[in-house]
This record gives sequence, structure tokens and C-alpha cells, in this order.
Amino acid sequence: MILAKLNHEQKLAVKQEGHVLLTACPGSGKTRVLIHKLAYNLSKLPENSKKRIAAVTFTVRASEEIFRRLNGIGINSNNIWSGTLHSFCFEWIIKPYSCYLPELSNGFAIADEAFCAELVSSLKDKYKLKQIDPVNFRINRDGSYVENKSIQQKLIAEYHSILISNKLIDFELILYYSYKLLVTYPNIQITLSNIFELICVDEYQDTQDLLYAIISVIIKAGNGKTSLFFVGDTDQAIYASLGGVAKSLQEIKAEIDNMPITHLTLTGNYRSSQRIIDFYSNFQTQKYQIHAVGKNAKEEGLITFNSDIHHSNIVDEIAKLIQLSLDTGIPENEICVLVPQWWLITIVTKKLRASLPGVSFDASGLAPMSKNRENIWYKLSRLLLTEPNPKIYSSRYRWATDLIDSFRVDTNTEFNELYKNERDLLRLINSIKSSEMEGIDYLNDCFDQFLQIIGIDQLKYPQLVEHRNLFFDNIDKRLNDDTFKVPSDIQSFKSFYREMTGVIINTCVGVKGEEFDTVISYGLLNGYVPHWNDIFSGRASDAAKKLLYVICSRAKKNLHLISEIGRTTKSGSDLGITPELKCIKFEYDVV
Ligand SMILES: Nc1ncnc2c1ncn2[C@@H]1O[C@H](COP(=O)(O)OP(=O)(O)OP(=O)(O)O)[C@@H](O)[C@H]1O
Repeated sequence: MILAKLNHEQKLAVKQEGHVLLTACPGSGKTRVLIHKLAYNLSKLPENSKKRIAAVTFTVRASEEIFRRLNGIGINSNNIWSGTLHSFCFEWIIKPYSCYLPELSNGFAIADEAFCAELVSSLKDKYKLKQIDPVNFRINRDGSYVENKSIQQKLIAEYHSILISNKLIDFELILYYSYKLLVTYPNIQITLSNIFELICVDEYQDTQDLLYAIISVIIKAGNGKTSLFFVGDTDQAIYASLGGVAKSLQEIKAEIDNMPITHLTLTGNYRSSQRIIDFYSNFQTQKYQIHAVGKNAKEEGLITFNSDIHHSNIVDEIAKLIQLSLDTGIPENEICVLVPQWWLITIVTKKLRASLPGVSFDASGLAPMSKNRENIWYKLSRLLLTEPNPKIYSSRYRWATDLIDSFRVDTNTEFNELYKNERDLLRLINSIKSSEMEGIDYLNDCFDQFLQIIGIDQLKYPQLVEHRNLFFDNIDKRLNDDTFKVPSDIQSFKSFYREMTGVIINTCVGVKGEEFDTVISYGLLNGYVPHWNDIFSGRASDAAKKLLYVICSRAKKNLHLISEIGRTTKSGSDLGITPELKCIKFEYDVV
């Protein structure tokens, strides 16, 4: 029954036992298989089993989507853990076992990105590096730096020692310390392999070496008890310059001591028209035919490429294209505008809102509080900022569990008997209201009311105060950062948690795995796509092809590509059209 909506190949993939590597083209149903694999394996767990199934995703948005979809097919996801690799490591390794590491045994918090960026900037000045000089902060399995230039290495060493002396860890340290804890203490490996009967990794092609290292240690400790399910597409590997490695079957096998892995694939694309597929096949690195098999297969749609528009007119042009789709009956949330750099999201959204006042827009990913995800006040704020609604009941229930756990860790006490279970806690939180209009004032007011009702004097718990200060400091920095121009009113804060119903504005990385009737992508210029980092690291052509492949394969029917003119480098040279796009011979439509 669970598998009724899958084709034969997809069913086989779900039912395949043991370790599996599933690679297939865009739109072939990899995510669908992953969701059903979780549901299928869950259905086989005995009732009241303590076993867990993990789904490690590339973005937080993707893991929320997993829960939403499981909920949609009526699956109780209590035994599923899903989140990014960093949250997996933080929750299952760092939090429970940090006392074993001298660097973390006196307490720690996750460093805010803005704090790290400021620190790196001042260290670059100190070490006489230019602000644009890249520094690779990744750490190898043995603790050495991936970065090989000696000045940069000194900078990283000082950066780490400042973080540690401030009891802070960044994302790279979370991964490295997790790996170190795992290999130093085999009991942790064994415990995790006893907990997890299956570990799924989505978009494996973009994960970094330490992911393979961490997951394979757990798989090996399980010695057959824990299965691995890797899902991805090497043509969509767009993180190479940021450390992503698409390992081959042989390499993955070697990671798990040559245990057998079944390599499966899926054929056919259920998402896009054949015309769109034929267009983006130009950017394929492995040549094979992709056949459209879904309901859009025969759509003609529109495929346009504009390389004449001046960048000062770009918003009007995008607005025109959005209107064009709306006029053909495409709903707002089936239109996506892809910006070349994430900090442009809020600026472009603001301008488009002014240009199309009757259209709603959803700019995701820039919530001012999103950098505090492990902070207890973040966990409380997302419950305060969302309305009780049956559609998100299971998410809010999960967030309440998370809040109860964090409260226990931060205060060493339990919630008042009255609010000890999720339902009572949610009822309490739903009853809290504030008339404050500014996001920060609103949250502060709600936090105070919350503490008062549960009878907690935060001053008695230094960790609560420390985390509250950190939470608001981070928001404050984000709001005051001119680059982001994030709005500060409470409605904007709340809008980050609303279900997306408007035209989506995001980056290519932000919409990995998603699909839209119309995709509009601008900034297709050498220096943006591919990014300078790719150009400097000698991977320009490969990176450009893969980015274009991912961008174009999000579209079901219409695709509008723009390489605007008039954009320059800091030194004033013109940015040219991405060469891999420029050389394509295609009969574009004219609109
Ligand atoms: N067997 C099927 N029958 C009908 N529709 C399907 C089937 N399999 C997948 N789809 C639909 O095809 C679309 C693409 O599926 P999905 O997102 O799982 O592909 P994917 O392989 O993960 O794509 P990408 O690599 O681009 O993320 C979705 O709308 C999905 O619901």
C-alpha cells in the first residue's frame, strides 16, 4: 500500500535490503523513493521500537519537507530523525559526548556566522591578506587543514584558538570534533549503530569528505545492523569548490570496509517537458538520454535567453516574465526566481514587491533568527512565531519535544509538571500574545511571559541567560547588516515560517531538489555562474555546467535565462556571459 504510487524501479529501490547507492537523473523520483524508503522501513519497525531511521539532508528546508511529506502520506514520523549533517553531529555526538573532549568540556555554543565573518575579516587584516583572498577552513580527518598556504594556515589556527577561548565552535569544528569523538571512543560508534537501523543521505554528491568518514564509522560499527542509503546525481554536484565530493561506488565501498553495496538507478523524468530536458542535456557531464515520462512531457512551454538587457532594468524584466506566467494561469508558488548570490534575495524581493504590488513573494532562507538553530530561544521562538494549524501540527509537536529536551540540558531541571508533555506545552505557547510590533520586542515580551507562566527565574540559570543574549545579539547583527536589509517588524519575522504561497526568490543551492512550472534565472555571468571561487580553483567549466544543469532542471514548463549586461568586477572589467551558456545553439523563444 505504501508503495502504490511508485513505478517498478522505484519500488525495487525502496525494497532493496542492505547498503544502497541510488543515482539517477533529475526528476526521476529520487526524493520520492527516499520518502517511501523511510515510510517502508518505519512500517517494518516493531511497535514501540526505540530504533531510529536517519535522513541526512543538504538543507534544513529539505528535512522539513521530509517530515511534511511523511505527514502527508499519513506516516507517524516519531522514529525518524532528519536534519543536516551538522545537526546530526551536534545532536547525536557533540551534545551527548562533548564532556569527553577537553576543548568542549567547559561548555560551548555554536558561533554565529556574522561573528565568524568579522573575526576572519580582522584576522585577514592582521595577516596582511586581502579581504577577497579565499581561506579554506575545512579540516581533514587527521586534524590537519585542507588549506595548504602557510599564512592562511596560521590565520586558521588563531581563528580556532579564539573560538575555543570564547567557548564557541563553528560548523567545521562540529564535524571534525564529531569524527574525533567517534574514532577515539568506539562505544559512541556502537551506541549510534544500535540506535540507527538505517541512515539515508540525500544529495550525497555534494557532501564533504567528513560526512563519508562519520557515517561510515557508524556503518562499520553496526557490522550489518545499520544500513546505508545514499541518494544523488553526480551531474548535480555543485559544491566542489566548497568541499563537496561525489565519491564513486568503489570509493564508498572502500569507506565501509568493502561491504557489498547495491548500485541502483531510475530512468525517466516525471518533472519536465522533453524540450526543457533536451535543452539542459547540453550541460550533462555524463552523456545519456533522459526521457520525459510525466504529465509535462509534451509541453512546448517557453525557453528564452536574454543577453541584451542592462542590469539596471533587470527587475522590470523579471516582473514582466512573472506576469507572463501568471497570465497563462500558473500559480504564484509555481514560479521561482533564482538570484546568483544569496545576499541579493531580500533586495530583489523588495524591488519586485514594489514592481508587482498585487503578487506575493516568498524570500526564504534569510530569517534573522535562523543562525541560532541549536539555541533554546530559537526553538521557543519558532513555536511562538507559527500559528497552530493542523497542517504543521506534527512539525510543531516535534519542535515542542526539542524544546523540552533543550530545557532539560540548559537548566538541568524538568518543565513544571503542568507543561511536561508536548500538548500542554503547545497549548501554553499558543496562549501567549504580545502587542509589540518589532520582532525583537515581540519575542522578548513573549519569552518573559513564557518564563513567568512556567515559573522559571532565568537568572538562576546562566546558560539560559547566555543563550538568550546570544540569540538576540545575532538577530541584531543580522538586522543591522546593510548587506541583507532584513526587515525588523514582527510580521516579517513570522513570514519566515509561513507556508510558501507566493513567487519564490532563492538561490540555486536553496532550491536543490525542488521544482517549479516556471524558472527565471538571472546573473548567468562569468564570476557568478561559475563563481570566482570555481574560476580560481580551475574548475570553471565543470562548475558552470553543473550549476546550469541544476538551475534548468528545476523547471517543468518554462525556463527564462538572463545574462544581463553592464555588470563589472570591482576593478571595472565587464562580466561576460557564462561561456558554457554562450556556446549553446538553441532556437530560443522570443517574448
Ligand atoms: N512514479 C511516479 N509517478 C508520478 N510522478 C512521479 C513518480 N515519481 C516521481 N514523480 C514526480 O516527479 C517529480 C520529481 O520527483 P523527485 O523530486 O522525487 O525527483 P528527483 O529525482 O529527486 O529530482 P532532483 O534530482 O531534481 O531533485 C515530482 O513531482 C514527483 O512527485
